[in-house]
Amino acid sequence: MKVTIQPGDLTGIIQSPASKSSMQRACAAALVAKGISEIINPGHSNDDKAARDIVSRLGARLEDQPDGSLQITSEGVKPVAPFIDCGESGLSIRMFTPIVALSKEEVTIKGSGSLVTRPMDFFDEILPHLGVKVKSNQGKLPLVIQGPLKPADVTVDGSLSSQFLTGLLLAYAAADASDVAIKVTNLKSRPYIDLTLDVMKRFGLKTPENRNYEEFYFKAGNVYDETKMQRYTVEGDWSGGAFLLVAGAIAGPITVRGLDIASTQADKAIVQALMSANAGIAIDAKEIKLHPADLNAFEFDATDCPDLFPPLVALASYCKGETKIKGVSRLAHKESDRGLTLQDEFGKMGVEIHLEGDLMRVIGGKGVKGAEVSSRHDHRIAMACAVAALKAVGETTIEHAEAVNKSYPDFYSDLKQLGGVVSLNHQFNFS
Ligand SMILES: O=C(O)C1=C[C@@H](OP(=O)(O)O)[C@@H](O)[C@H](O)C1
Ligand SMILES: C=C(OP(=O)(O)O)C(=O)O
Repeated sequence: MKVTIQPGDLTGIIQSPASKSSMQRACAAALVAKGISEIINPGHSNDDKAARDIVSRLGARLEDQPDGSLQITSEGVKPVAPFIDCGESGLSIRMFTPIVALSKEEVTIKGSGSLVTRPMDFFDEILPHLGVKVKSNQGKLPLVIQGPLKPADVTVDGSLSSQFLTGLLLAYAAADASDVAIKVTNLKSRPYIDLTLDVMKRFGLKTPENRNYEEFYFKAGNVYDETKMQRYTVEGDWSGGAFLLVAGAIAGPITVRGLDIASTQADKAIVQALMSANAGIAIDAKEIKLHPADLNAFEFDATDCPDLFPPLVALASYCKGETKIKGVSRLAHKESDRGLTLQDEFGKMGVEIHLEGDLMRVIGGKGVKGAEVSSRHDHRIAMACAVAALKAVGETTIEHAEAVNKSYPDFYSDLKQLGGVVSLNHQFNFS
């Protein structure tokens, strides 16, 4: 699918999408917490659909309710299929693999698209220490897992991704781990672990003592109440919302609703970046208002919120001067090698980006030109290009624009609702 965006102004009020990080964790927590869980504001992105499908293959019953909420009934991890399919979701595969391993059944773990080439060596290295048999395709998919996982003291390297630790924390909680510790070295994307612990708490799961993110200690006792019905509201998405906020700062005025400033989500840090860029932003408990202002270059460390790079680059393109963003090394194993993808695709739009080790320099404020770009099948690249296109000179066409379905299926219709001139050109295959 191609999408064409004409430059223009945005105006109006928009509700942020549901966070896939929150929704996927809720599905996992509902599965392992047992009993009945009610998920309010469930997400419908492809990654959310993958998580829903996984928990049903692991034995949970999912029922969409007339009021739009989702009811999940679970008796624990009881696989009813020989495989789970994680689609393109890094979080799903890394979070659900240790959870699948709670069962003694052999389960194959599949995925598609970019997920097939993303590194999963962690499982070969760690799971055998926990009594789990693992077969992988040299650290890549598919994986074949056979548990049951027995919690034990382990040390994990948190530098590649926090998602493996998220999976272990949930699996240890479900296995009622006692007097064992998960030690972590060099943890990156730390706020995502806060989100995991927050969801675990809200579902009444056993939570470990967090010893400065270097050790998560599960004490004996402190077991959850299976008979309690859990109600969890999926949070508004700061990751997808960041694109809306930047769009408002460039082409507003707009108002974004549904983003909680008290959230543990990593990407609420977009607010600091917008403030450093001198964006027109006003925040209260209910909404965030954005309006165009004279934007200046800024410095920002995105090491722990790597998903902010694409919206930050769209913002920096309109900021006068040289913006410096740290944390490029975190981008190599996302849906694309995002540092390079941003450099190439924004290069087509006339924005100069330099990559120097862990640092990205964006030369902004020199004008953005409409161009033919490609998402490279990466949702955040599609959204970044679309936002940058709003004030470009000339129209922009985004190839493989459907990539947004991974996290934010309503992205283009939301832009349209705000008055964006967006047209969708489906490519039909007549063969
Ligand atoms: O736990 C999560 O929900 C996520 C963690 C982050 O990954 P890393 O921990 O690999 O940085 C982030 O990039 C990803 O989009 C979602
Ligand atoms: C990298 C991302 O997600 P995941 O790792 O869950 O596939 C993302 O949403 O940008």
